[in-house]
Amino acid sequence: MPLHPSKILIVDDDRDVLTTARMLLKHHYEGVKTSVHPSEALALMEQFHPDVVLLDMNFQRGENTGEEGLRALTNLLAKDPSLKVILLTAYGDINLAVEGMKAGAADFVVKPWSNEKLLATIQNALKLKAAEKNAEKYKAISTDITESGKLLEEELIGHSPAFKQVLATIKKVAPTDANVLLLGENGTGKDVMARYLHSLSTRNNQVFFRVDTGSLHEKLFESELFGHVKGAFTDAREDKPGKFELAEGGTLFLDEIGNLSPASQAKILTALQQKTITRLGSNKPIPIDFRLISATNQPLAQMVADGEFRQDLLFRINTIEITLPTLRERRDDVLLLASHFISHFAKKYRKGALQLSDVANKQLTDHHWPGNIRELMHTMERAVIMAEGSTINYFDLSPSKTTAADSPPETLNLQENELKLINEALKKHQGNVTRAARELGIDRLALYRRMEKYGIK
Ligand SMILES: Nc1ncnc2c1ncn2[C@@H]1O[C@H](COP(=O)(O)OP(=O)(O)OP(=O)(O)O)[C@@H](O)[C@H]1O
Repeated sequence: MPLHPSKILIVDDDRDVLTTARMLLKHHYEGVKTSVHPSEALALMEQFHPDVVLLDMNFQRGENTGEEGLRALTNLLAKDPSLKVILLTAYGDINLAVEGMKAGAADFVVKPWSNEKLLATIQNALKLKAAEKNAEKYKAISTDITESGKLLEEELIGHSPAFKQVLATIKKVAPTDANVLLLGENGTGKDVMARYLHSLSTRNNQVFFRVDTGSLHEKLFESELFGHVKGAFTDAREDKPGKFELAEGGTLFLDEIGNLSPASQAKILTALQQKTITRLGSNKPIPIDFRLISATNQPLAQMVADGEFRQDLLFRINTIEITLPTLRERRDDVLLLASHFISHFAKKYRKGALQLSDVANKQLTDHHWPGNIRELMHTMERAVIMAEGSTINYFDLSPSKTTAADSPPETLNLQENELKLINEALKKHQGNVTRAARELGIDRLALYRRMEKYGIK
């Protein structure tokens, strides 16, 4: 079999890891080099020009915060922003991996890895690099594309019946390729569950591609999702594949689907019905093949009743509908999750073992948790940082304070203030009408009407 014309650099202080990885990779890739330290790896970048770096997260004996790995990641990417870095993380350190992904890593693999998984991850990273090269400045992808099969059940914390029921449903539907809609309040774990579903599916060796539909700018929507050809519009200097094409063969996760404008809903529906997309400026239909998972915190059925969401689109995406329980509906899991986050953050912030006092325990189980698991996680992070002894005595569970000034507006003219607020909201959300409307406390149609009234395009 001819070797793939790519170069891989492996950076790890464990020479056994380096030898094992090199032995495997040299049968697949044209260039493979190893390095025992990030500074040496940085120097190697100049002569070797790797396409992918496999990077360990800890380089000093006994060190497990991942700080060195994160620093190395930043330095490597500063040298070559097109580089794909795959983090090598310890089992159970999913939060560190997520932090790394946020800092620009393309993906991560958990040690000890299976050869098949490592090769699939490198292949995905190379595909991503090729797609980016093809489609200059196509940055957002790298944080949304992830290795397959990495979310293990042990990493999902919870033993309450409501949570176990969700896991059971996911296990049942994962291998079927049916379209799945995940519903649930903010922070209930929809993103995590979508990844878990993908990891149990028959497509788990292919990409998992997340698209935050709510954050797509209305004007760029089509080009982002369906791609464009050179010359399709003024800035289209190169052909660019859309996100639907990049999810080919794998799973496409459409997050925040309840935030789509009516026009965007129609475009997505057509693509899903026809199982093809056409890049902007082209008339050549391209077939698409992916498993679709969608998610929203909005009441889609109600939105259909109110004429805000298309019923035909809902029927297309919700073959199986799974509602994730709120944290208040799984109170049994609060302390379990709390102690999971405490150990994670104690490790991160180098604190010793920490315990919860009885008062703190009671506070946690009594709290309403409107922000669900995410709120609990942030609360634990704050508590660990602030803890002085070995006991966490009390939580500050007050909602975060806003800093809005109490000063009166410059004018009391209602229309002038309305226009100002609309412009501010649109600016804050980069023209995304759905989000701006939500911030203003009105529905999208009401905002469209006002924009028309004030001549805002
Ligand atoms: N069962 C779980 N065990 C451990 N951590 C979890 C679990 N479920 C969710 N989390 C953590 O809680 C946080 C919020 O989860 P996630 O982002 O999946 O929620 P979401 O429902 O997609 O939120 P949003 O609607 O705001 O996008 C994440 O940091 C995630 O890692």
